[in-house]
Amino acid sequence: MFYFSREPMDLFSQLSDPSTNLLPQDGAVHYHGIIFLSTTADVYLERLLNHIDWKNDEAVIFGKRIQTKRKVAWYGDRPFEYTYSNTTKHALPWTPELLSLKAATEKETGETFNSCLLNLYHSGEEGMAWHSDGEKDLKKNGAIASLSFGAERKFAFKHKETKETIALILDHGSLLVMKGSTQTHWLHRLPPTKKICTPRVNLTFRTIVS
Ligand SMILES: O=C(O)CCC(=O)C(=O)O
Ligand SMILES: [Fe+2]
Repeated sequence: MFYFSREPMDLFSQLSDPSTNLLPQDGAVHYHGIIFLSTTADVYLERLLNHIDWKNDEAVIFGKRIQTKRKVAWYGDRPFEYTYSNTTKHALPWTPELLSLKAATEKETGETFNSCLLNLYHSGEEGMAWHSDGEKDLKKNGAIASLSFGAERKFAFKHKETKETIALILDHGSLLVMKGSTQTHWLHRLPPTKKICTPRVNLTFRTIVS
């Protein structure tokens, strides 16, 4: 027997409903919520912390090259080149953990991906400034699927013209999908916070065209 609930959804379940677009216009962001059991997510966090080839990221600020505390890694189907801040890196071959995370993400989203950028934030003091993922090698309007493990962090979007902002919390073991024209019209960031002192690992599965 089936029971169809007619209760109005509360704010939380609405936020975790993957069919809800969190953006009011000019793009689509869907929060699928937690897609891994917390014990499974704990295992992935531990494996990612210890088995990914983490490197310090570099940025050019006022013409000066600096190393960020945040660490990054870049994996893919082929040794795709990835260029930012005048540094070119080549994607490493998938690890078993990354392949199983990619499969789970593809199943949940119905999309396919050929590369993954990983970020390691050691504590809340590390974040990522406003930007959009508009690199020229990325498939135009392709979906970007973001998995989060570890500390729960706030994530925010800001419309480039209207300056409207939307924020949500990314849970341990959760999936967020950005698609359509999101990167053209919206910036996103991971704000730093002094309240969090445990690490977070983020994976963004992407499609590179070359
Ligand atoms: O850490 C996050 O949740 C976002 C990372 C991000 O925006 C990126 O890698 O482009
Ligand atoms: Fe991004």
